[in-house]
Amino acid sequence: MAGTGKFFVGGNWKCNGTKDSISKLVADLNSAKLEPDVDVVVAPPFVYIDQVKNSLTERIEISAQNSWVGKGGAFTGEISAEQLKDLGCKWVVLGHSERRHIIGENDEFIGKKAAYALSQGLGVIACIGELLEEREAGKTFDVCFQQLKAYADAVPSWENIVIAYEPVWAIGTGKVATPQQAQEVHLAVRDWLKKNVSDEVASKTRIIYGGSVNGGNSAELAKQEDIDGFLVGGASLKGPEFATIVNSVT
Ligand SMILES: O=C(COP(=O)(O)O)NO
Repeated sequence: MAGTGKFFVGGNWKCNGTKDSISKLVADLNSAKLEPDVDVVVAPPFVYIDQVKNSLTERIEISAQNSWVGKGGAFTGEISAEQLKDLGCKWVVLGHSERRHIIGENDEFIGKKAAYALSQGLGVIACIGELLEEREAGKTFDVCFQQLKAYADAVPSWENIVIAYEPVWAIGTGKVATPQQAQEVHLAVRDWLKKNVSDEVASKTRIIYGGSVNGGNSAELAKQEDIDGFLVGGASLKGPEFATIVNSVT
């Protein structure tokens, strides 16, 4: 299980790729030189996890982009944490804004998903983040803390959790948060963990940023004290640029 590195960079491929394009992306990742102190994870679409698992360097771990809220069974179309473990996944992305605001998952459901995934031995990349209108209304911290509380109310431990702060207004828009904007929320999240969980969890939990990260802006963001890495969307589909981002965090 990744979790030893000081830094963490995930590539969220979302609903993108074909067998051929993913084969090329994996070849690029296999040839990349990656900083040793960065835990690197990629999240293919479910249907390509086996292909990626069987071709990707073991230096990079595999995440799912979602998992069912409980044990598998009569839940048409769902994929269980057990099945993801069976495929060799080490992580699962949960609470992504696209699943909150497009699919309609609520905080409580996401918290339960996180608890179940952890119980099956998966690490959780726990996403939080505010909408533009929530930021403009001065509710960024309220929204992020409410989402954090839903995880905290459900999970037995924070040991295998990475928190991803992804302001919704920065995802896929090219409008990356400024280093100051991101640092302000990351510090608030760390303070929330200190007040509501423990000093140890606050200091050990990696808090990563996502939202229009690319090879040109990652180094500046990574200089911030409480930015411990990234969850990269679009730029993770380009192997060399993803490697640049990984190597920019140390
Ligand atoms: O959703 C994201 C970020 O996507 P982009 O990098 O394309 O903004 N990460 O999970």
